[in-house]
Amino acid sequence: MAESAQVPKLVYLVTGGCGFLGEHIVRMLLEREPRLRELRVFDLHLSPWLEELKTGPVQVTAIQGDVTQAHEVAAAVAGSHVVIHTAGLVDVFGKASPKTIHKVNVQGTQNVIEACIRTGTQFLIYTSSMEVVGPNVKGHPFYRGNEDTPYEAVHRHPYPCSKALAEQLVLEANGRKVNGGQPLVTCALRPTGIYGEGHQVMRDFYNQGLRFGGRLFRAIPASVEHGRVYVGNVAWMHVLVARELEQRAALLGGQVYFCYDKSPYKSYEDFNMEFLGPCGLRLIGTHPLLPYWLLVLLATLNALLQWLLRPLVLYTPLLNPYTLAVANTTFTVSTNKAQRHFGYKPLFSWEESKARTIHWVQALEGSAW
Ligand SMILES: NC(=O)C1=CN([C@@H]2O[C@H](COP(=O)(O)OP(=O)(O)OC[C@H]3O[C@@H](n4cnc5c(N)ncnc54)[C@H](O)[C@@H]3O)[C@@H](O)[C@H]2O)C=CC1
Ligand SMILES: C[C@@H](CO)CCC[C@@H](C)[C@H]1CC[C@H]2[C@@H]3[C@H](O)CC4=CC(=O)CC[C@]4(C)[C@H]3CC[C@]12C
Repeated sequence: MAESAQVPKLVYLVTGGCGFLGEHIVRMLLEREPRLRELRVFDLHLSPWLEELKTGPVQVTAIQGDVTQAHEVAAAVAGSHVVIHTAGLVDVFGKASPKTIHKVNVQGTQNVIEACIRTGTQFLIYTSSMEVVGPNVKGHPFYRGNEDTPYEAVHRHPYPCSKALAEQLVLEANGRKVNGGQPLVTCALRPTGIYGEGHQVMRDFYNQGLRFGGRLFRAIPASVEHGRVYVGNVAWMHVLVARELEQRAALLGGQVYFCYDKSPYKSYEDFNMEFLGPCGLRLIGTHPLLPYWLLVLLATLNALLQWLLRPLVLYTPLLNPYTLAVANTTFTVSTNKAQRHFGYKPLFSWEESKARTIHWVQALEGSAW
């Protein structure tokens, strides 16, 4: 993508562009990528807000499609300069079968890679996840680690397994010749727990608190730190690395980068209270109100109930054996690799990220405030 400030001429494709992160990437590209001529938004479920984006100078093309269908992916990719692949099944609650998670997250990613190769698209950014690293099945903590920190990344759950396989496919594809003879340049971004406007899990916590009279009950020790990153900063990192990928292909190609900002290290519940507290909710207990063995029992009962009820209704509570294990294992990153490699600095401070998220929660229906 030779630099050309004169005429916007680049075509970007964002898969999963109507999702929580995808929407922020789409809006960030329209605001901060001056070289854009066309922005293609590919998603299984197109959102109504896309229509409002079609009135600007950049051509916004909404494409309803399925990443598991290779021909649909190829048609969307053809003619694009950059693909940001963020579509995926983000499911740790048992909503989809392991087979479906694999089909979307792994086969879908393979389809995106092959489409780039066949149609001659040279630049591919993959939204990976911290879960590619951990927490692992042994519950080993990952404390302020970076991209080079040794860690036994062993998984059993379908979601982290699928993300790890997909990331591997993307990184291994770096350097393959695309149609036209140029090399494919790929990289993977690994967000820690993303928060911000549109985060469904935050909405679920909020609604759970409303159901209990404005109270949430501590289940995780405050000492367990969980890395979190604001969605706007994750979107910004995607935009920035996409811009730098051509100029710095030798350095960035085949690399992974944790997504990070200045969000504080806290337990998952305490961090959520940074936003839910100002909206009228209270976290009851300075220590977990129930012993861990009882939480494990309740999580297991939830899993059993989910299995029993599946023929009748999809029962997907926040608490299950996997979410309990992840929430109870410290996983935080401390790195500046993205800054060193492509000049990334968070676009939003912690204060701004917090204010924007609080504002969004307050606007949710039935605010406790
Ligand atoms: N939410 C989080 O905390 C984190 C998310 N990620 C990754 O970020 C990416 C986006 O995640 P979120 O925005 O949270 O999820 P999301 O569920 O809000 O967005 C995913 C989007 O992909 C679309 N999609 C799903 N299956 C598809 C298919 N077969 N074909 C086309 N589109 C399909 C969905 O319709 C949705 O719009 C995912 O790859 C996820 O693994 C990584 C780290 C943390
Ligand atoms: C004991 C429960 C009741 O309080 C707490 C339940 C919290 C969980 C729902 C979350 C704790 C950690 C979250 C995950 C983490 O942020 C890493 C993730 C990365 C991704 O790529 C997707 C989302 C997630 C798996 C995220 C999901 C929700 C938690 C398990």
